[in-house]
Amino acid sequence: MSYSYFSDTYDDVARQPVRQIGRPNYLPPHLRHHHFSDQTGRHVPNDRGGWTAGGRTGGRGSGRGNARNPNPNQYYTVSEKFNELKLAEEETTSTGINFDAYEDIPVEVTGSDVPAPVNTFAEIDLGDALNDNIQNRCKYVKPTPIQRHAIPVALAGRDLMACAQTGSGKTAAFCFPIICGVLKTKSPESYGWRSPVAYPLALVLSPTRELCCQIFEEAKKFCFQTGVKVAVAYGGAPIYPQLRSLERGVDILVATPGRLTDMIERSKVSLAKIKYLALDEADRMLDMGFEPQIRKIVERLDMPPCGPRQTMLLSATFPSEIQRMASDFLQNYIFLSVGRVGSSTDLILQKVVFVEDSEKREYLRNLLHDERSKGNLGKNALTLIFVETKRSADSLENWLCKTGFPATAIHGDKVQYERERALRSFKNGVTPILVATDVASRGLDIPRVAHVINFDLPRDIDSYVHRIGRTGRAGKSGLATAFFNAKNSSIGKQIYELIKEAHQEAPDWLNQYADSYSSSSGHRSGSSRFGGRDFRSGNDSSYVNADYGNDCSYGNTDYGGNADYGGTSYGGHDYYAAPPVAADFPDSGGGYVGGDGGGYGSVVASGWE
Ligand SMILES: Nc1ncnc2c1ncn2[C@@H]1O[C@H](COP(=O)(O)OP(=O)(O)OP(=O)(O)O)[C@@H](O)[C@H]1O
Repeated sequence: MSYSYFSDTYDDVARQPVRQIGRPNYLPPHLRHHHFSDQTGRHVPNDRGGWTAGGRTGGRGSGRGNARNPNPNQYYTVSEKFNELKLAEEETTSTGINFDAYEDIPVEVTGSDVPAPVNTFAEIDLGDALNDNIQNRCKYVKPTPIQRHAIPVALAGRDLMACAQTGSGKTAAFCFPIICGVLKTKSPESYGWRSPVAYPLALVLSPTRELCCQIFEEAKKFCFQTGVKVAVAYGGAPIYPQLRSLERGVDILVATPGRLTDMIERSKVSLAKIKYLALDEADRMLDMGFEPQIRKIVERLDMPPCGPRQTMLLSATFPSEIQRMASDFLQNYIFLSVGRVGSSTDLILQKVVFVEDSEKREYLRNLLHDERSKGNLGKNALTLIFVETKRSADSLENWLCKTGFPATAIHGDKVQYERERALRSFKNGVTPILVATDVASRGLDIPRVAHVINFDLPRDIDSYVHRIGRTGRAGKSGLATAFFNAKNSSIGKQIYELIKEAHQEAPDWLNQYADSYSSSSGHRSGSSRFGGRDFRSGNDSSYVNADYGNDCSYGNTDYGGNADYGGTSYGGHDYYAAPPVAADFPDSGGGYVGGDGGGYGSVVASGWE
């Protein structure tokens, strides 16, 4: 049975007979005896994208326009603009992709002796079993742009650093060559071996547990009946079942760094036979918080060095500082950048509205009501709301449920089973709203996410790109709404330029905001055209050049509070507790990480053509 919150009340939804493993449909404790009435007569967004509530029109900065906030909400309303989009109403299918647009996607390839791209899977020698899975299990008709370029590079045994749009099929781009390689490497005698120490041939590392599980599921699908064994190792879940599965033999191990290190230290896994190493979300894996763990795994344990080992690093964003660091793990590699944001985010309609912190909930309620009453996101659509802190995720979840919007939350303070339950409940539509910290910002491929709301904007543009990339995946359209106010000035310009690059309408006030911020803070305000560029720049670029991104900085992020990362769980403030560091426009110069004009030159690509 399928249903959506656009037609169901909370009670209706809670009564739906959805099967869940382990527990019946989740209802937060405080709501178990609560009856929700249909909320009618709510505030609705007005024509200016502001709102009318209880005799107030707009609020500070909401539609009035002033020096600090020049007519901020003259921009279109969600429904107006969203109706223009052809939305994915049904479950994502792999065939509904506009492949004709491929030829226009700018691609930069640098490095020596670059293997030629392919146009079809048939052109590549992937083997019968894998080809069969691609066609019949995955229903992939043609390779996506990143797959067209990356698969031949990887099959030629070359190291690879690849930057391609969110939702564009990077997982398959590194999995297919690994599976082929494993099939060629694996000795027939090793089939059916049981061993107390696992010797995988390939290692895929991912920054979050949820992404790790997702890659594992995808890889299993690709490996069906190929004889290639895939296993998973991630923290927060009991280790013994994972160890038992490793004992049965593993060719491809998909892992988070912490759990993997634990297993290596228990002498349950050896990396001595690794021939293929893939880092998904590589920029995240190599940024300041996680780099030491990765270096330990790759450089200081028993993993073979570059050369005997083939390494692939992939992400939608690749700051040049991170590229520089990543090059330590690579040898004579090929850099691939597929898709410039300038043309690629067309499928994600980006909207920015000016909302003060104190008005965000009211604005959100109006937005959700508007969408529910108009049904303009389509049937069974899911909404993902990003907030800054774990505390505000819980707080907003509770408030949404009380307000009549079935929601759940995911963040790093939840134990793993709660995280998985929240994700499941979101995916199957029991709670079609998920409130999340950045733990859900990267990699997660959830069909039917039609709307990503940045209730709290992140502090760096890369996070913004990954967050909005949870919608508009695999050729489908999506909507991204950002709640912007003075505290977000540091990324105003970058968001403005990102929207412009996508040939969409960006509100003028956003640019003015950003300009004022730059001049008051000394923030670098040069061009922030995004695209892919090898940091080794000037090399023999074989294809179309895209532009440099810049001005990216890193803020604190909740990537899950994984014990996997030694309990790393960042975050700043809860809007409903204490306000963030004063960064009042236009006097601000502080309060933002990296708001000093430093930060990384960013290479960003997002969305699909
Ligand atoms: N050749 C293909 N044809 C059709 N669909 C595809 C193809 N390759 C991948 N997909 C689908 O596209 C979706 C997105 O793929 P994937 O999750 O690998 O994206 P990604 O590039 O890793 O995104 P992100 O940057 O957000 O991690 C998945 O649902 C996947 O099944």
